[in-house]
Amino acid sequence: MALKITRAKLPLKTGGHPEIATFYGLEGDDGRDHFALIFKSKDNFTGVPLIRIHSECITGDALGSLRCDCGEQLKEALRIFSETGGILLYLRQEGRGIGLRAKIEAYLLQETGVDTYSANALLGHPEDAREYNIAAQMLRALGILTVRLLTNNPEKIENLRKLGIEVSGQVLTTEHENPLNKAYLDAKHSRATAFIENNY
Ligand SMILES: Nc1nc2c(ncn2[C@@H]2O[C@H](COP(=O)(O)OP(=O)(O)OP(=O)(O)O)[C@@H](O)[C@H]2O)c(=O)[nH]1
Ligand SMILES: [Zn+2]
Repeated sequence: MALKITRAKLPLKTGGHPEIATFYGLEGDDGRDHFALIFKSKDNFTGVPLIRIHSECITGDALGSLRCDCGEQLKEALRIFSETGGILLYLRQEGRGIGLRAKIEAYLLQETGVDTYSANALLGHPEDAREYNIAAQMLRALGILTVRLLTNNPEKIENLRKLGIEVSGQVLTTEHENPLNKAYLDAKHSRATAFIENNY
């Protein structure tokens, strides 16, 4: 199927007048509606655009859950992009790719003191089942081959590079810590550090 992008204006209450873009005909299309939010930059994307690849967290993004930092990171990205331009790729891989039901099962396990990655593993899921091939295709479809990435997660950078997208810079997101997400953030932090030690 030929690749088709549909773009329409999506003015936001939080500011900015991005376009939302949906994609048809991506290779390995899993039927989920991944989308991009494109905020115009002053240089019209002649420089290297700032990108955030955000994986779905309906509990954090839509409900404001305090168990994680996803909703706050999403808000932060939208604020930065509305001020300076940039592109959000919103990937429908809930719960690091295991889906909502499994994520809630993992939450239940975490209430017994198991960390977020071990909980996935105990349930027979990969610790992180996310995949960035669709994101790389979305970027290419938008004509973007080099990015600066808004993330604290070195695995996202590594994955994109393997998929042929050049990452020329990393912009860190704020650590949005609260008493209820501290253990989750600590586990992510240890994993990121171990990943850097093993791969860089
Ligand atoms: N399985 C599982 N998934 C979780 C849990 N808490 C959050 N998530 C998922 O983790 C993902 C977080 O995605 P991102 O914010 O894009 O990525 P990140 O790895 O935190 O990296 P950053 O770019 O630094 O934010 C979302 O898909 C959430 O649904 C959890 O306890 N268990
Ligand atoms: Zn979350």
